[in-house]
Amino acid sequence: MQSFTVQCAKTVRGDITVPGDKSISHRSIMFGSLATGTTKVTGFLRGEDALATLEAFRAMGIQIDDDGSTITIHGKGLHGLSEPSDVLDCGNSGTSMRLLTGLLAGQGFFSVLTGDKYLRARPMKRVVGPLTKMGARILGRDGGEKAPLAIQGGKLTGIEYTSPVSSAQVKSALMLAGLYAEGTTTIYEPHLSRDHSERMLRHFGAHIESFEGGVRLTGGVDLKAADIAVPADISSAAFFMVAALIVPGSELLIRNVGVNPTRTGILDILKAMGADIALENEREQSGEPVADLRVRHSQLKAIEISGEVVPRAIDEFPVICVAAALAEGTTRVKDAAELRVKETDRIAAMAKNLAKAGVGIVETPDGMEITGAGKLAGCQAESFGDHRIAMSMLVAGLAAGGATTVDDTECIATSFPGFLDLLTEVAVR
Ligand SMILES: O=C(O)C1=C[C@@H](OP(=O)(O)O)[C@@H](O)[C@H](O)C1
Ligand SMILES: C=C(OP(=O)(O)O)C(=O)O
Repeated sequence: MQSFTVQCAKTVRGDITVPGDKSISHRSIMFGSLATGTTKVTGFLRGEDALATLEAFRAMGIQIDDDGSTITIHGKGLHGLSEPSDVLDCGNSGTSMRLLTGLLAGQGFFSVLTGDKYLRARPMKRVVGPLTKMGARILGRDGGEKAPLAIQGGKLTGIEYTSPVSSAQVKSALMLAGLYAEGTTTIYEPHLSRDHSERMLRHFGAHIESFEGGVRLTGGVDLKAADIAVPADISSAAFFMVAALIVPGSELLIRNVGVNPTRTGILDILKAMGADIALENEREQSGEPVADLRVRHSQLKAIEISGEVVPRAIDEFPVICVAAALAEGTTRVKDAAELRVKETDRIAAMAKNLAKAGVGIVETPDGMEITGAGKLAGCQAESFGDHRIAMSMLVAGLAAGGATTVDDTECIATSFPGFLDLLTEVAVR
């Protein structure tokens, strides 16, 4: 098992670019494969999660070339996939498994999805349930709650579905099934989750109706290939934003970051905490808003975080915990029970790790209360096999007294290859 140790940084400085957006990278492969014609993707994230999706489509007969800079997908249209001869391995990726479940439910063939031990423990009924209502035939462990999932594709009918959780994976799985369903598919969610599927489907020429509280699409629409420039992932940029905010004298420019409003909860939260973050050079790229982010060290203060901002920052909570640990006062997080069913229970994992760094965290069923400690102690932290926990604790280590070691850091390759080198590069000692 690989571990990594960081020392306190004097300051954090640099002009950096982080890897491509994970959500958009997954979708570029999926929708590019289902479109008619050739889709060229630049800025694709070569992290394990997005590569698991890429390999799954290759296994279903799609030719996908990678020359090291551009990914070229030779799309075969909505009905061009063929039966995979083996189990499709989604690795650690919930997005691959849940979106593929929706897509595979509408195919004329049989398939099986599996993943690593973390993914096989995550809830799948949230997609299996509504897909079954559309006519899908899916079997899984624990009554269809856990992978492996066996999917006998077939005829689907559009439904109206109100999701109890704000989840882009649920919404996108049903939209992918909806492409194959007879009639229209309508999905309502409590708060708007990330809308990359909607934007990319429109980019490929499909008609999707987005309205207050939901989205609707009609089955059978053909998708036309269109090139995609993937912006840098704001969820990856978040680690460097917090690093610059918590280390005195820091200034970082993070270039070409996706700032889709359904993803910018992290900016709203950090700014409410008093962060100095400026958006520069705002522009649009393949239907997605993009900007450069300039971040300067700031004295942060505690806030309350709940409601609609939670799904817009869902993957950033581990690193938000680190910001809160160095803020003045007690930060309260509510409405975030989803954090308990990610790669690990992210509330319990951060509470355990930050306690070792001398920070008081009280867990609640749907969130936590974090009381700023003024300074952090170096510690021996655990990743729990979760990339975002590992990266968050390494960022915390830049502002801690003494060394911080994080064990089991291989998982970082899931979403952020090159993270350790970039962190070492920006930390001035
Ligand atoms: O659709 C997506 O690309 C994602 C949606 C979110 O999951 P949920 O839909 O479970 O909230 C997020 O946590 C995940 O990292 C990526
Ligand atoms: C939750 C995450 O991803 P997924 O659900 O795709 O595994 C994540 O990247 O933080």
